[in-house]
Amino acid sequence: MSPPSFRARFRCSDGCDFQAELTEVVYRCPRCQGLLEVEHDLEALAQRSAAEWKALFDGRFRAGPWPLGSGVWGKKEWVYPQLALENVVSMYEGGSPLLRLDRYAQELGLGPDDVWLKECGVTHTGSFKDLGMTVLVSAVKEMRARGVRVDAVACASTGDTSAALAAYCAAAGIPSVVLLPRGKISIAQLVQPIANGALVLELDTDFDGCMKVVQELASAPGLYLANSMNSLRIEGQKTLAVELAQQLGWEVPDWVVIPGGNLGNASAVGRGFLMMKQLGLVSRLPRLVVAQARSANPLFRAVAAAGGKPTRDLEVAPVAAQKTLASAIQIGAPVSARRALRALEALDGLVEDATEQELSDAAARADRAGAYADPHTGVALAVLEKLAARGTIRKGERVAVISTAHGLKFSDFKVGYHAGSLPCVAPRLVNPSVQVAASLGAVQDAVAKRFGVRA
Ligand SMILES: Cc1ncc(COP(=O)(O)O)c(C=O)c1O
Ligand SMILES: N[C@@H](CCOP(=O)(O)O)C(=O)O
Repeated sequence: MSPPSFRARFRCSDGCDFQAELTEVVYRCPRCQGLLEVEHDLEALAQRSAAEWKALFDGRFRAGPWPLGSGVWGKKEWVYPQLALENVVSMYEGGSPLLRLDRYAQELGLGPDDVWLKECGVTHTGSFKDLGMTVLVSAVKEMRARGVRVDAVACASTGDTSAALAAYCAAAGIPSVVLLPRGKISIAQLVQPIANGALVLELDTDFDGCMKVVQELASAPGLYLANSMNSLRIEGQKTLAVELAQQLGWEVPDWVVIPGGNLGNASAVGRGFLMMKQLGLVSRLPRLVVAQARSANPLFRAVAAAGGKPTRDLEVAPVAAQKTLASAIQIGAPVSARRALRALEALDGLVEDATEQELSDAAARADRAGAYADPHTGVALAVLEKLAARGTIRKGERVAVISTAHGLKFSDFKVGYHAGSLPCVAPRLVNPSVQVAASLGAVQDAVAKRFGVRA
């Protein structure tokens, strides 16, 4: 018997029967304007048993021949099966650490095995966006190889999507254009696409304003849209869920807590768990929690107004997103709200928000237990702390918190916290450095003052 051939295509995710090839330049259903999703041939995929899929994925994980050692491309059959291997643009993404935060869990009254931090920021450009961007830029390379016109790839960004787009395009030799809200992203994020040779455009607006312009820009031929409203991105980010289960020995956590902005990632994680369940790799689903910054919380507001239960038919009214330390999720009109609501409904989800004070202290608390949390991960941690304090998340339940970016991209946040200079934050866990004279005695005094022992 010949091996099963796997294929995927675009399909309207809002229920009409529109379909398209993955090499077509299309982002929305032309009939109903709903976003598309990548539809896999599950019947063909099911011809391999769950045990065979697990063995294949485990065999490739961080070890397979290039590019199959990548956390994304090791699962190629579930991502973009028919893509030619020579068109894969990989930076060995995925395979990010899963930390067990024992001391942090204890502080929350949870058990030592209960809180795990999936460090998606420990990757080439420092955020989870690499997982999706490798797929999108590889798809563009394939399109160009087949003669489809793509002159450049463009995105609107709060700093992480732009960094990933610029790096992957630079690796592939494809021009990139990034639209950034001027003055609203960290210096580290701003310099990333500059260094990688993208055309960096700083617009005098917020992310939602940039998103509007880039959609108009990409409606003309030649410029391909790289934001997560393009469902190719979701296919790569979906592997986060598969990798998480894989790292837990193909077990599913009880809860997954994830920061939400444009809401592509929550949708992707939901998709990953559902696909694993459909193909029998796991026997149950985790509960999904989307965590938003209170300053930019349109999903939280919509769900709270509906009594707290997210359902797919809820309308998420856009808000004017206010300034937040979690600058990458300062988003008021999330493009993937409908997709995220579908994932939340399927995974018995919850939506919570966190203030600037809460997100800052939660990040600092996790840091004291060995993490180095960026402010967005701080939002997810703060929400975990609330749910644990309320008894919604209980001791003995395993929680995976998705850390979405590297803390080093947000040094101003860390410095400001420990200097006590962050707006609207009275830090509870400051640890300022101590300036001492360059003498043994002065150093011994400082050690004795802190630890009560004299060296
Ligand atoms: C660091 C970071 N965390 C979380 C998010 C939220 O992801 P999403 O927009 O997919 O909801 C983003 C981007 O929005 C981000 O850059
Ligand atoms: N945080 C994101 C904003 C949205 O990006 P998306 O393309 O993932 O929807 C960023 O870094 O730009």
